[in-house]
Amino acid sequence: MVVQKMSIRSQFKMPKRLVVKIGTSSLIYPDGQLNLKTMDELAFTLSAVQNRGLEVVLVTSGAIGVGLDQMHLTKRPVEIARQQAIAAIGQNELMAILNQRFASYSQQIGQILLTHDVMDYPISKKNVLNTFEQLLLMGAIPVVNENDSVSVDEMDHLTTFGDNDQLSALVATAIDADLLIILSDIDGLFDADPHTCTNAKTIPLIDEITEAVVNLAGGTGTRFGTGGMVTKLKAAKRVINAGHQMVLANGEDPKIIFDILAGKSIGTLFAADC
Ligand SMILES: Nc1ncnc2c1ncn2[C@@H]1O[C@H](COP(=O)(O)OP(=O)(O)O)[C@@H](O)[C@H]1O
Ligand SMILES: N[C@@H](CCC(=O)OP(=O)(O)O)C(=O)O
Repeated sequence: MVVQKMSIRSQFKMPKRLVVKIGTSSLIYPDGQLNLKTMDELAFTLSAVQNRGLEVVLVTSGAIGVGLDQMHLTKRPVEIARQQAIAAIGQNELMAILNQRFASYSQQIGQILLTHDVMDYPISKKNVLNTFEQLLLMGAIPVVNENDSVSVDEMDHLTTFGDNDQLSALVATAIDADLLIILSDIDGLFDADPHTCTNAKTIPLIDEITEAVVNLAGGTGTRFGTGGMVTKLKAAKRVINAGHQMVLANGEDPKIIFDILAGKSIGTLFAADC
C-alpha cells in the first residue's frame, strides 16, 4: 500500500480567530434526512479547537433543510413566505440539536441571527459586534444564521435571501477573523463543476479572484444548497480583499478542520500573495 504524505502549505497562517461556515449540503443527506453524524463531529471539532485557545464562530445553514424534514416535505416550496415559515420551524430544531451536541462537549453556544445589511447601519453593526466580542470573551461559540423571516430581496435589503456564504465572509471580515473555512459537499474549487464534468480537478491555491476563476463557478449541485460556487467565490473575494485567508473544503467529516489548521494542503486555499 502506498501511503501518501500530505504536503504542508507554506502560505498558510495559523489563525487566532476562526469562522467556520457549513452548508446545507453537508448537514442534510440527499434524501432529506438530517446528517446527525456531521452535526456531532462539527460540535466535537469546534469545541476541541475552542478548548485549545482559538476563538471560534460557526455560521450554519440548514434551517430550511431541517424545517422540510420536520414538516415531512420533500421539496423546497417556491413561495418565499413558505420558505421563511419553514426556516422558522427548522431553525429551532437545528439549534436544539446543535445545543445538545455542543453541551455534550461542555461547550456553550449563543445564537446570532443576522441580515446582510445589519453591517451597513453603524448602530446595529456596533451592537452585533459587541455581542460577538462578549460571547467570545465568555468562551462561547457564536452560532450564526441568516434571519430568514426578515431577509428579502427587495427595496432596502441589499442581498438575496439565502446566501450564508457571503454572510460568513461578512461576519469574518467584520470581526477581523484571520481565517474563514467554508465546508461544503465538494473537496474544493474544481476547474469545472465536478457533478457535471468527471475529469474535473481541485485547485489547491487561488491568490486572486480573476474573471477566469469566476468563470469556473457553477450553481448548486443539490436540492437543498442555494448558492453553489458563485457565492463561495464572492465570499473568497471579500476575505482576500480584507487581507485574510479562506479555505474551501469537504464538510463530510468536520474533523478535517484539524488538518486544515495544521496547514495540510486540503481543499482550496484562497490567499493573496504576500
Ligand atoms: N467549479 C466548481 N467547483 C466545485 N463545485 C462547483 C463548481 N461549480 C459548481 N459547483 C457546485 O457547487 C456545489 C456546492 O455549493 P452548494 O450546493 O450551494 O453547497 P452548500 O450547501 O455547501 O453551500 C457543489 O456540489 C458543485 O455542484
Ligand atoms: N438561511 C438558510 C441558508 C441559506 C444558504 O445560504 O444555504 P447554503 O447554500 O446551504 O449555505 C437556511 O438556514 O436554510
